[in-house]
Amino acid sequence: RRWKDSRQYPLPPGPKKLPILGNLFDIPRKGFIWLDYIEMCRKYDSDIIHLSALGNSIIILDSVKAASDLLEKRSSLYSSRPKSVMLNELVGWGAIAITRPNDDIWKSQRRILTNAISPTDVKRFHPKQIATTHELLRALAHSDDIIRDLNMWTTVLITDITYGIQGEEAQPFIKTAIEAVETITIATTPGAFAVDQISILKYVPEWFPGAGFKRKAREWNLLRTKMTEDPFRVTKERMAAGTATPSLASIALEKMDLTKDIAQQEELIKAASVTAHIGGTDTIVVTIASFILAMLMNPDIQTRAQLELDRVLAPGDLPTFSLEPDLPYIQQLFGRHQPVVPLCFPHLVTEDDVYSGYLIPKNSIIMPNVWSILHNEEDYPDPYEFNPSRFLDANGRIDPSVKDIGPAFGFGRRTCPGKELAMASLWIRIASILTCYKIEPEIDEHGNLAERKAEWYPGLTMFNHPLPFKCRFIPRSKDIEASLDMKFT
Ligand code: HEM
Repeated sequence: RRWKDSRQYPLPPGPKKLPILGNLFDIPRKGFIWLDYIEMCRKYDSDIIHLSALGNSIIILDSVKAASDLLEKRSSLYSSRPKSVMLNELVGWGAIAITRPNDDIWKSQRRILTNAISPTDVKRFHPKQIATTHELLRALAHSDDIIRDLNMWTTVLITDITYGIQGEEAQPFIKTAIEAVETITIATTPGAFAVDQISILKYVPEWFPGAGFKRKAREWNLLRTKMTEDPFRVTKERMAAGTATPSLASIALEKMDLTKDIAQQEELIKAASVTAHIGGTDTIVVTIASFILAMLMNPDIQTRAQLELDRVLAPGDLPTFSLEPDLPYIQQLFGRHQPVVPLCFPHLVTEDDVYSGYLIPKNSIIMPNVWSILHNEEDYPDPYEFNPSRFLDANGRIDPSVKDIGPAFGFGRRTCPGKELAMASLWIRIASILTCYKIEPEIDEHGNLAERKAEWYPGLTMFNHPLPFKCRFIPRSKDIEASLDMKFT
């Protein structure tokens, strides 16, 4: 009856559909798709629109109200994930929390993650965050490839937090993780693999002309196995030898219920660990890269942030977490202006539902437009201006009436379980970079400051990331050399 009742309602507005193909030709196929979806919602004057393509039903949510009404208030219906044949089945990532439907395996993995990196427990990782931040500061002093250095020192951090593996021993795992995460980024690019639209193609043999995706999937599957198995095995060996340092995996292994199936619990912990490893690297790298670009483009904001730091830090001191409450401006320098995942990760609705007088068909892919939400004129006047002060009141304290960057971390039961860890890692890195360095443009061949410019990857992607860029990290004081135990020149 529920099905019959809900089917009386119309679908949300959207472009006219062709027979069978639906809106295949209306779905944006070039970069910055989140902007195209904003335009589409404006055109149909609705914060909820519907598209279909080859039998898939897609819903775009363009306001925080719609996203929160559905993904949070009705989260029991809206917390599953669509299947990707390439990523989940052929490459084999279908057993990890981030891709998993809302089943018991997903619930168990989320429990493991939230137990090990809960907002209170996350403090235990502060020393690791500080140590890798200082390594990053040393690398930036002479960096000829900023994104590579950010990637390296973020993967080092996440490998240490997830498995407790550090230093030289971590290097092979870091290499594998960087390569594997890159393949995931490619596999999640919308429309990158026809097999995701026409699933029968998965049966095509590898030697068949045009079946290059099958060879790719086989190689990527090997990387997946290496990334999942190798560091987890080392953590277990270290625990057995009594030499493990606390990590997400070791904490979860220690908390296992010995009266229940151990092998099954270990599989879940292994999957939860590798999910954290995947979820926590590119997102942090891209957020810091965006922040560095924002500082390059906005020297006045950079100076204001550095004045705030200079007020609370003695010369030569580097930031520590205890100073966070005294540095409210620094807390506002990332997250809203250029969100990393502007269309979130797609959710899936598991039952027919009715919202605002529209039918939301069962198995629709739900994409909340986080970009649109974080650039909403009412919540953030002049939304395209990078203006961290908008989050502060007249006394320079955080203004609770301004909506924070929560939507950048997703919605409802699927909200990012690494949010606290991410916020702490980002804060310490951003505060430390600004304490040590003035971020300035390169010097061009005529000895002048090069033009300040910020360019973003223009191709089709789910991840909003800057193109590789160059800038100078100019040490702000000689005292910092001693603190970092290095020479800047
Ligand atoms: C700047 C940093 C980060 C951003 C912007 C970010 C953003 C997100 C977003 C938007 C989602 C999807 C939420 C949804 O579907 O509603 C997500 C999921 C997830 N994130 Fe993060 N994340 C960040 C860092 C991290 C870190 C450090 C970790 C782990 C330690 C992590 C682990 C995960 C996991 C496991 C999921 C999947 C949750 C699920 O499907 O149930 N993330 N993240």
